[in-house]
Amino acid sequence: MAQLDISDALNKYGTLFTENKAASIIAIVVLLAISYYSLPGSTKEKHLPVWLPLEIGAASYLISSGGLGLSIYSSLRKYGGSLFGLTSQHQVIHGLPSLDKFLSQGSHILDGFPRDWALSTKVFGAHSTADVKETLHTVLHRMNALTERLFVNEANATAAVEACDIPGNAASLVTFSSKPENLARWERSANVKLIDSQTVEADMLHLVRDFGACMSIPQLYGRHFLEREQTVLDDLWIFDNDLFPLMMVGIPQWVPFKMIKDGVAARSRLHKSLEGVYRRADQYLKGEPVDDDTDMSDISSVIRGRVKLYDENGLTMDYRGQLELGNLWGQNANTQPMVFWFLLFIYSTPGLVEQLRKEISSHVTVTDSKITSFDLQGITRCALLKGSVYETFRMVDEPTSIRYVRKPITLSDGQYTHNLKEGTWISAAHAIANKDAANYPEPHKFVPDRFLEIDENGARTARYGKLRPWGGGAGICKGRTFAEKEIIAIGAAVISLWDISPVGKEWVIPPMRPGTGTMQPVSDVRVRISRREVH
Ligand code: HEM
Repeated sequence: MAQLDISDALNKYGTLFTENKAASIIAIVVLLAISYYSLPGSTKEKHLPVWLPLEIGAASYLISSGGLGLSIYSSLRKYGGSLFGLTSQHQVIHGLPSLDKFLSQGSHILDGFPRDWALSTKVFGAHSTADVKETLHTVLHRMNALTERLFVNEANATAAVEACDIPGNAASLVTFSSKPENLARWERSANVKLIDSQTVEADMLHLVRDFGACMSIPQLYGRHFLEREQTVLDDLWIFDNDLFPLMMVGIPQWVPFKMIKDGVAARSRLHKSLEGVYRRADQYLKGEPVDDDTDMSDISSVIRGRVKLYDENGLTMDYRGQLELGNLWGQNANTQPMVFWFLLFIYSTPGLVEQLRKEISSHVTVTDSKITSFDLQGITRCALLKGSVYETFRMVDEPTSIRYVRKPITLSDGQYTHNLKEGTWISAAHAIANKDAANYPEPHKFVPDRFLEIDENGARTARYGKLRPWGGGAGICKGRTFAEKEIIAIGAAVISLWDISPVGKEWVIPPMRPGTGTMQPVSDVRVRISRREVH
């Protein structure tokens, strides 16, 4: 099986992220500074400490790099075994054999709400008041249950992906339009250039992530939303790329950096757009005239359910818009960059596109450059395609399960027994294991069949094994079935219809930098796209 080696891409991102001593020293200094600022007492307010993401990053770096840096760090840490942290205030968990069981504790012991409230106010920009906090605490569990019912339940998630009409829309991935007003919505930010009647050049990340977002967003808010809110996609990515990481590490939003100013403005526009959805949904569900006669008949069960919950708790429209940003972001921020990486790995791994086209051929029919039949169930059973998605997760996903320890808990960890105190934090950094050569030989290579196994009937099948892209326990991702199917369906539709090649002689996988859950390319990838010749 052909493989793609991306160690260059990982290493090129500055010497800071290569295995060098300077980076280890910086990581240790960061951790020591954090341990100084996190002396007992400072986290008693149950608010997510601003240094926590930095500690996860620095600890993950040292654990992954090994060597002297890890030895020094290990000798300084508070506990041993699978727990990493210089104080008892926060432990980064890596390599705990019973992690799934540990994370499955109820929220009265391991609670995600303090993290969610911190994200809602500090990052998503909801005004912080005790009343709203109480309301969110009351309704969040039921709001997540609504999302889970639509996007994790197998039948509902399949129906939602089918409703995206990915095969139909993929025929217009690029439209060959010379007039900007005729471009598809997802082409508008992709800097498309018509080379000739057969070929278009485009920025792949921009094209693909907006394509994915245009498929999934209507499944939450209905078709009207993207039609009337023309800046939503750009604003979402400005918020995600620029503002989110800064707010996450506690940079105040009044700091006069352009990036922060623009990010806060984008976030405010998103709040207004989402507030508008709730206002119109409320009018529609109460049988009142809807603003601008907007057709709201296709808003999802998630929004319908949320309107009811918010009504019961008397939450104002502006708050509904502010709190909704987490939902819009959660649906798209990981999924759409993942679609980009998936397609990039597929097209750049020698011979893989051909193998995948063959694998899905009995489930997809292409006639006159259009998909005329698309058996989603069959496609999602294609082992190599699915395994390539899992391998993409392994390469670029950075999931972490962050929980507040609400009650003291004893944790068995091989020869160790740890007593975690109430009022402290734990973070299961699932991504560290993904680049560990003990789990995955040659971890910087994209190996499409890495997750393939032979099942009891002798058939090839893709299994997650140790991979945990969706986190774990009660707080596990509530959109996972939909996300996986959406990525697979976009991959299958695009490779069925399009040839994609790099501008320049060969594929170059761009250097990666940490994102808000999925690694981000440091630069976009310029590609040539032409219709696939089907014989
Ligand atoms: C490739 C795409 C995605 C990835 C990698 C991903 C990953 C994650 C991870 C790691 C968590 C935290 C889990 C934990 O704390 O243990 C999470 C939570 C969550 N995700 Fe996703 N996610 C994706 C797509 C989606 C989509 C499409 C939706 C909604 C439609 C969604 C909705 C949520 C929600 C609501 C939570 C919070 C769950 C809770 O606190 O109970 N996610 N996701």
